[in-house]
Amino acid sequence: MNPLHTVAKIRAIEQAAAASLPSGVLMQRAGQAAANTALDMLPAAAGGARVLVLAGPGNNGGDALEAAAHLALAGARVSILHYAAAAAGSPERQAALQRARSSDAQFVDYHGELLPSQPWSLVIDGLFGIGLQRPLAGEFRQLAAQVNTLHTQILALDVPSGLDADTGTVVGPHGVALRATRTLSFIADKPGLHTADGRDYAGLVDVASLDIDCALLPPARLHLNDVRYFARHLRSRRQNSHKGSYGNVAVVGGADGMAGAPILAARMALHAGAGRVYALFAGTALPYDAGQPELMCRSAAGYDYSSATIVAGPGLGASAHASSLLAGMLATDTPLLLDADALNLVAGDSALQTALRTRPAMAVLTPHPLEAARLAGCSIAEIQSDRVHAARQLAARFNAIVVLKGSGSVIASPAGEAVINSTGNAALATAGTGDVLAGLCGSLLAQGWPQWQAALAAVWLHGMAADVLVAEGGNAIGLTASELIPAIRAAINRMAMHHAF
Ligand SMILES: NC(=O)C1=CN([C@@H]2O[C@H](COP(=O)(O)OP(=O)(O)OC[C@H]3O[C@@H](n4cnc5c(N)ncnc54)[C@H](OP(=O)(O)O)[C@@H]3O)[C@@H](O)[C@H]2O)[C@H](O)CC1
Ligand SMILES: [K+]
Repeated sequence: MNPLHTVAKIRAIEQAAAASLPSGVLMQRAGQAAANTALDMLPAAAGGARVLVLAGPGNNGGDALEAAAHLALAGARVSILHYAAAAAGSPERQAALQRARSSDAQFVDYHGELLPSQPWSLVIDGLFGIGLQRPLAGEFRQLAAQVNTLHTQILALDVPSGLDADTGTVVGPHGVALRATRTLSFIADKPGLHTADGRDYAGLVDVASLDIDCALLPPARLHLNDVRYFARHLRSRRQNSHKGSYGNVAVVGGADGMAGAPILAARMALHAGAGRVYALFAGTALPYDAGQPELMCRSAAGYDYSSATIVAGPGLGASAHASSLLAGMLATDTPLLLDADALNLVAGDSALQTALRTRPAMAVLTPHPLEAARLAGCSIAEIQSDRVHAARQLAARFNAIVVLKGSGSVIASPAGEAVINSTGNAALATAGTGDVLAGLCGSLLAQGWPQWQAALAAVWLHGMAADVLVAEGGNAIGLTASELIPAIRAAINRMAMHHAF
């Protein structure tokens, strides 16, 4: 459905496709697709629209040259900043250059005043694509930084120049990348456009297949998250049912001074449809939750952990008592999600790691990058340098489903399947949203969802609710985790309306 392919895979596909086509056809198709997208971005009448085309030394630049010729033909006023290819460049690029030279497009030279001097309607970034080998430097760096200051639309061809197409990191150190409004990626979508810095630099991503035969596309082990991967697990409610039909969730956390975290997770579990929800406290248990009296507040000690789906970690703390509680939970075979302090306890205790790895019922882990770094025994920078790889490594190491949170959360299975989430926004960067995600996923597990689909759905719904709240309420700043809870319930019911049976 939404495959994501690495640069290596794209190269192989491109090579196989080019072998069965006349020289240059793929680049001409890419140029045409780019011109069509550019025209979508321009005011209705392209005539008079000022378009600046940045054509780099490789075939990404070739795509840009092809697009420039088409846009000039469509009546746009096209200026081309051309960076000549080393030697003569590929034959297809030479032909593209010839077509651009024969068009009404004007070739211009770069100077500091070029960009601010014109009211550009659109800048097309054809500097570098999947061939970027090192950080942008010299004039390329200066140009990228200057383009980023323009208040105009930027269409990146294939990949925003300066961004690593596999990992979504800006190629550095201290690298610069073009911040695109839209990216038109060729042949297939790429993971780096959707995780790490990718979402900030790629903008809205479209894919032009270049009419390559699907048979040439290998099966993908990496996908972009989609409702279709999990919606079939949503069940409409039978009248003849009772709260026991929808499972029990036990949220275990709440060391003294951290009672809010389990309450957020427990409230979310209830609003996501679990039949009964317990908030279990490692510290002094609240007598009840005045804001949600439906929750049953208890001490975590002495609870029968085999009787509920466990969400362990929110505010659990790092005490020996917490560690002993966790060991008891790991010893059960009930559905289990580990978040926050539960992950930190595992990271620091080899016995807990063994118990997790050998547990018959696969757990779900929901680390943010720092918790992932602790579990992996590496730095945050290493985790973030290749998030898909990091998530897969942790999933294999702990034989668990791993949700590596962040921009473009990555969900990975021990077998190496991975999904990058496609919803959510920076409003989620606030206290308690991780507790809400943990409670949401735990609630789906309690209602019988398999671990993989529960993780995909929870991450997708969590992000979708934030997208709706920001789109409708505009509060990208100051959104609170508590506001997410009813919005996620609404997203679940919208999804159920369309997909449940
Ligand atoms: N081949 C086809 O039919 C199609 C290709 N597509 C487009 O092609 C690019 C990939 O093209 P490629 O030439 O492999 O790579 P790039 O255009 O991205 O650029 C690589 C060239 O730039 C040099 N380079 C790399 N990094 C830097 C840098 N930081 N600063 C300066 N120069 C850099 C590199 O040469 P070096 O030897 O210096 O490394 C290359 O010359 C792909 O992204 C598509 O846009 C389409 O898919 C259509 C069909
Ligand atoms: K580009």
